[in-house]
Amino acid sequence: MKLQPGKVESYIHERLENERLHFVLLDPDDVDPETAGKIAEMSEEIGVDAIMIGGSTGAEGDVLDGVVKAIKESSGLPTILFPGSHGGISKYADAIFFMSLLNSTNPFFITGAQALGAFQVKRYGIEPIPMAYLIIEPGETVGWVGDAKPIPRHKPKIAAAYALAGQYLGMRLVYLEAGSGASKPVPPEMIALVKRVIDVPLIVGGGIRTGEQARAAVNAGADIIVTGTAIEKAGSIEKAREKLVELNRGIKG
Ligand SMILES: CC(C)=CCC/C(C)=C/CC/C(C)=C/CC/C(C)=C/COP(=O)(O)OP(=O)(O)O
Ligand SMILES: O=P(O)(O)OC[C@@H](O)CO
Ligand SMILES: [Mg+2]
Repeated sequence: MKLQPGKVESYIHERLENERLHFVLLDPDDVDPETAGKIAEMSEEIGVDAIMIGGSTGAEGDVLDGVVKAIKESSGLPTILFPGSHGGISKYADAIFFMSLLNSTNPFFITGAQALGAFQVKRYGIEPIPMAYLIIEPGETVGWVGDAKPIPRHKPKIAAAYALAGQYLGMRLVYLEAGSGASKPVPPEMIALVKRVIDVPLIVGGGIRTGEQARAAVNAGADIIVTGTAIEKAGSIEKAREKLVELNRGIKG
């Protein structure tokens, strides 16, 4: 048996040797294929490192496939699925965050959806990247949908304990998630403690709307920043471009 990191995971590690990374999340529920294609094209020009595709409420089937295909046609960036369940799998994507919501109270989100999706990932040859997914307060839609017991914002030690457990279970990425559109992003103190404890790359997302907030997360120790709502809801393609530039500068300096 050969268990080696695949192409996308290796790409992430290579890039991380030089800088912190910026991943843009597109939710097929909120963006049509044409807009997704345009955002992906701009993202590549501006220096974003990958596009994530997913949503917690129904990014599946033809709608999901259409958005992934449009992104592949308009940019060379890696496409990584960010599934809300086994329904969030598209054969057109390069990789999938094969994630377990470790602080869910519902086994479906810890191992159930993963079992239901595993054969599909194998059949399509999508690269699975094992990831510990942790919901931090407020948690928003994903916290509610994922039956999470959100980690209190002022309890960084709980987040660090879950993150280390995830690493010891073999997960090769840890994602701290405040929830899409969160009023406040994950606190820097929590990012800093988690980063100190784990050895695998740390992803942070949810509620990061400004270059300054992105910089604060990076300064605290985040390796990869995910932004979605700020770009999706910018109002126009031109404004989305400005936002992307601002966020990317915050992350890359
Ligand atoms: C690995 C496989 C096959 C499944 C994993 C399934 C798990 C663990 C899901 C975690 C819970 C969940 C609902 C995650 C959704 C992650 C996500 C795409 C969040 C961003 O979506 P939002 O933008 O918040 O979605 P809405 O816009 O629908 O609120
Ligand atoms: O939409 P935003 O708030 O940028 O959040 C991104 C991501 O962490 C959500 O899963
Ligand atoms: Mg969304």
